[in-house]
Amino acid sequence: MIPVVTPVEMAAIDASAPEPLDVLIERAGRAVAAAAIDLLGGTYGRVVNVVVGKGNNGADGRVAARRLEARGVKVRVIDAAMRPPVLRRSDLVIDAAYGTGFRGEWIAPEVGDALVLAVDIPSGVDALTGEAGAGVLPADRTITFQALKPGLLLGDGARLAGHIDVADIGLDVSGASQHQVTVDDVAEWWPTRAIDAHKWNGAVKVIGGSPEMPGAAVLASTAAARAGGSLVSLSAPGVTVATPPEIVQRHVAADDFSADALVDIHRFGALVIGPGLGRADEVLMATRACISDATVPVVIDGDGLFASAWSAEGPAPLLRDRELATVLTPHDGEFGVLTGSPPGADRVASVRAAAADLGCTLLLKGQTTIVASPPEAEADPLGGHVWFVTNGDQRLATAGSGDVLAGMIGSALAMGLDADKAAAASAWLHADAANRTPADGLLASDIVDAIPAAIGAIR
Ligand SMILES: NC(=O)C1=CN([C@@H]2O[C@H](COP(=O)(O)OP(=O)(O)OC[C@H]3O[C@@H](n4cnc5c(N)ncnc54)[C@H](OP(=O)(O)O)[C@@H]3O)[C@@H](O)[C@H]2O)[C@H](O)CC1
Ligand SMILES: [K+]
Repeated sequence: MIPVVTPVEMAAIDASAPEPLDVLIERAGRAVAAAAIDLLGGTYGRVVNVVVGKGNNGADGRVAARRLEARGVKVRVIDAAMRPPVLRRSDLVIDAAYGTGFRGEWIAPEVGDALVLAVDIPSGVDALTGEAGAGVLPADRTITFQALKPGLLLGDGARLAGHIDVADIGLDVSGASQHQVTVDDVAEWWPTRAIDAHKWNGAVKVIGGSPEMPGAAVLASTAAARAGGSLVSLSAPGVTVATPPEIVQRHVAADDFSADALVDIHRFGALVIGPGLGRADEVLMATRACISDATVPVVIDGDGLFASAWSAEGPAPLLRDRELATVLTPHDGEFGVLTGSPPGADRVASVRAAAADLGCTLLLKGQTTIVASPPEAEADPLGGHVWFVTNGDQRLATAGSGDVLAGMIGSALAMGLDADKAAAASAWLHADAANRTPADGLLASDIVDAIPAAIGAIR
């Protein structure tokens, strides 16, 4: 896992570091110079423009400039405040105009075909939210210090940062409460079935589908099975859907189905509820009863999220009352249904606040998926852990993809993974499975088919 810290957190970490600031800046500048030489493939005859601002980001750039010059590189240092609209030709531009202290507007100069190395973050990107104006220079590489910043993983920032390296400048970020998920994390977390396991170890119950939307239930249940669910039982209210023979179907009525659907719920490791259920009043009512009565960890997706919020008091009373883990998997629109407003510019803060308010693990889908667990102590209202999952691309935005993810999380929960890791590891594997499919013409069922290969690759 790679720590992610906000600009405010980083300022506090800096302030409590034993080294004076100029030592940290010297280390940062040395790392920038090394990355520059790496990008240039040498020093002899190379020309580098370094754009420096008046803050510490600029100071990092000045150290790098000095070091590159000492190595024989021809270096031009350009004050950001007095930049010309177009820079003279160079092999590389080091963008050290502004870092975490940026506010407002920034129009970068034109740099021709030079490579661009951003110091800490591309200047003009908000290090907290990833928001950026149109004038930001896209980087080929960004070298950031000690920890990622949320703005490198979110929104425009993720697109503008290029390849990201994290340089160790000796700061202690062990207290970070946010991390980017890596393949090693998923390999460590994802459960392996015990040699003496039987089919009820890790069984998943799915309540989803409807006469109008049978496919969502098929995707969620087959994904649960492919992800490791030892036995998957599907109840699709009012309909029998066409599933592979390995999925056990337990027929339930189209309304008032909670008691029948949950009759043997204690035998399952987790419940996935919502995909394709529809929004008829009687379905919403029965869905709410299932959520409240399920004595196992629950993943709530799609129409299940709508059902959770379908009350004058909102979703909090129903969800907070649950004793076992609950994972909610909204996209932005469903997040708005759950909380009353879509995620704000600071998506992490929005997800954290909702997780705390609802007492649930919340997975907000997006270009970068954010998972936040509810705080453990009431005294620390935003204290839950946050995971960033960044390995997905536009392939995940295909119909039914969310149903697949919900099934996978159900499987991970049923195999005993903690809710936040179940959600984060499933999101990572879901993206990795999608990355194994063709870039065009992808069906959500292709993602299901690729799940075993994605899991095989982490073994
Ligand atoms: N622990 C670490 O990660 C370390 C990081 N380091 C580097 O330090 C920067 C952060 O430095 P800081 O001085 O806090 O901030 P910046 O350099 O990003 O910018 C602040 C100055 O820039 C001015 N500013 C901001 N926005 C604009 C703008 N749109 N136009 C003009 N000027 C702007 C700002 O002026 P104000 O008037 O707003 O105050 C500041 O003067 C971090 O990113 C790392 O690169 C160090 O290496 C130490 C360790
Ligand atoms: K910068």
